[in-house]
Amino acid sequence: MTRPVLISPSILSADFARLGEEVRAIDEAGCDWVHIDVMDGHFVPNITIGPAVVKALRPHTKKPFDVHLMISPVDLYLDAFASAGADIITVHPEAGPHIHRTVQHIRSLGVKAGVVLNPGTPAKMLDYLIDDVDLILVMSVNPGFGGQSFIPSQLRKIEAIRKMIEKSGRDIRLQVDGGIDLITAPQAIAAGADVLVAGTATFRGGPSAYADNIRALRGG
Ligand SMILES: O=C(CO)[C@@H](O)[C@H](O)COP(=O)(O)O
Ligand SMILES: [Fe+2]
Repeated sequence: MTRPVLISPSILSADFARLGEEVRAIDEAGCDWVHIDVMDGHFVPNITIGPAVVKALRPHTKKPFDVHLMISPVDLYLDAFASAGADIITVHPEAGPHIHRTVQHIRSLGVKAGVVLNPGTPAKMLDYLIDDVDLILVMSVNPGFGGQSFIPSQLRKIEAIRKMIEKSGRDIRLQVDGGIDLITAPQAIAAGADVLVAGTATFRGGPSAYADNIRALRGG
């Protein structure tokens, strides 16, 4: 199934002193979703933002909030992020004891559920989850920071997961996150990704460049 590729800028690369304006700017520049990286300094070696900030950003756009949780234990915070306005909540299986229960919990909140595979995690992990998720995220860097280099081996994983999605017959988005730029975006799309997360490549050049950056990531 070929679908338009969606662009989900990671606001980790935005100006944190002007986050509301930055979210409005990427909305006006034509982004599809807004990717919000939540980090706790424990699951990953960086600390970013929590539900209060997600709630404060909610009035700035109607575009879906794609919330990538890099926190452990994750289950305690699902309700707070759903109430704050998340449309999609994506979780790492390593961040809690029962990933299937976590995914069920997210969906019970009326929010779409995503599962993330770290670079070292094999696609096979999805065998007993694929029927219960709305999105699969392939990390093409190790989680924790923006501005890292794309790990090429993840293209094979994207190809394998694309086949699994097609076999499942389900409507599942395949997202890639980390080191996406004008070289790696077409590679990820060719491998089967249909949602690109891009922080550095969206926000470089400041607000006047966002529309061109997003257009270029889509392939012009
Ligand atoms: O989840 C993460 C990092 O853990 C990402 O969403 C990054 O924030 C993407 O940044 P770039 O690699 O596009 O700069
Ligand atoms: Fe992310």
